[in-house]
Amino acid sequence: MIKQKDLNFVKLRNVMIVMTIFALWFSVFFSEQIEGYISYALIFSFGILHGSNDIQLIHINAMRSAGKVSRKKVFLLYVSTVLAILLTFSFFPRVAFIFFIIISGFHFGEQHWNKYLIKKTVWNKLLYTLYGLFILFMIFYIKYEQASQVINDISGFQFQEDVYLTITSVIGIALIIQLSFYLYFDFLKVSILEELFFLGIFFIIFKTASLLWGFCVYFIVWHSIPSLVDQMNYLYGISNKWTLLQYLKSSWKYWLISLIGLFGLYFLLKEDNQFFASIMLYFLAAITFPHVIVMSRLEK
Ligand SMILES: CC1=C(/C=C/C(C)=C/C=C/C(C)=C/C=O)C(C)(C)CCC1
Repeated sequence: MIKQKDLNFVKLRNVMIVMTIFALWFSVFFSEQIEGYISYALIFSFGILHGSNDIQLIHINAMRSAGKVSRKKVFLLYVSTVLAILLTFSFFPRVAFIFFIIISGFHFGEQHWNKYLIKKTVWNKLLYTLYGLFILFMIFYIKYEQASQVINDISGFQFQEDVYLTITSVIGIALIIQLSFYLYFDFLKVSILEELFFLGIFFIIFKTASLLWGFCVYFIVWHSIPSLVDQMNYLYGISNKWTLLQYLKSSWKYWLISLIGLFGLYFLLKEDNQFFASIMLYFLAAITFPHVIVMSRLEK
């Protein structure tokens, strides 16, 4: 029998597909500048929002496993982690960048595959990382001109286009090999053809749209929205209009503080960085590390 949870899941998937097709249509008709404004608006709203409840989630998680834990302690721990990451970026930009990309890959992959794997094995982490990295390197390769400038701005790395093509191909082959093993051993709950089809859609959108719009469609539609739904399920046992309201009530203050932090970072770093995107990435990196730890515990 089909469970209600699975039905909701299929519904969300369909909405995500419709949104992606709409975004594809949008990118054909509207200019890069308009795409840019809307992308930033979506990243600042949904994108940041999906990480705004992290302090709350760390607190609840700590209480569930260790009993009473002070909220102030959690807040201080979170803020010091964020500051430590920003400092690592300013002193060791290359090391920080490599970690950021690997952790982002893992995080994107975990969000996507976590519900689709039947067995928990240590190899799942590799699958998550390969999948997320494949998407990121696909963007870096397809949008080489712009992406390589931003990468150079934040890390100092300067690679030729071929390097990105080689890395994307190696990761893609490793991903196909691992997925074939999973298919053979019956570890997958989803159709592999459907998954390849989605990757094909991502390829088309990265190719058709601007760098920011392509990344935004993936980050918002395929990552932030399903992650928000997972978080609501964890916090309130269900995801609907009311729990969304509840979620907004408990996270809006953190969301506002994050936005103020982002603009603070902008005024601090605007002289040293060529692109606003670079500053946004420092900010995303700073909140990503604690976010990945929280979400990884939650997804389990
Ligand atoms: C470096 C770089 C990019 C990478 C972005 C990443 C890696 C974002 C990760 C965000 C996360 C993990 C958010 C948390 O939920 C872009 C914008 C694609 C293109 C320009 C250069």
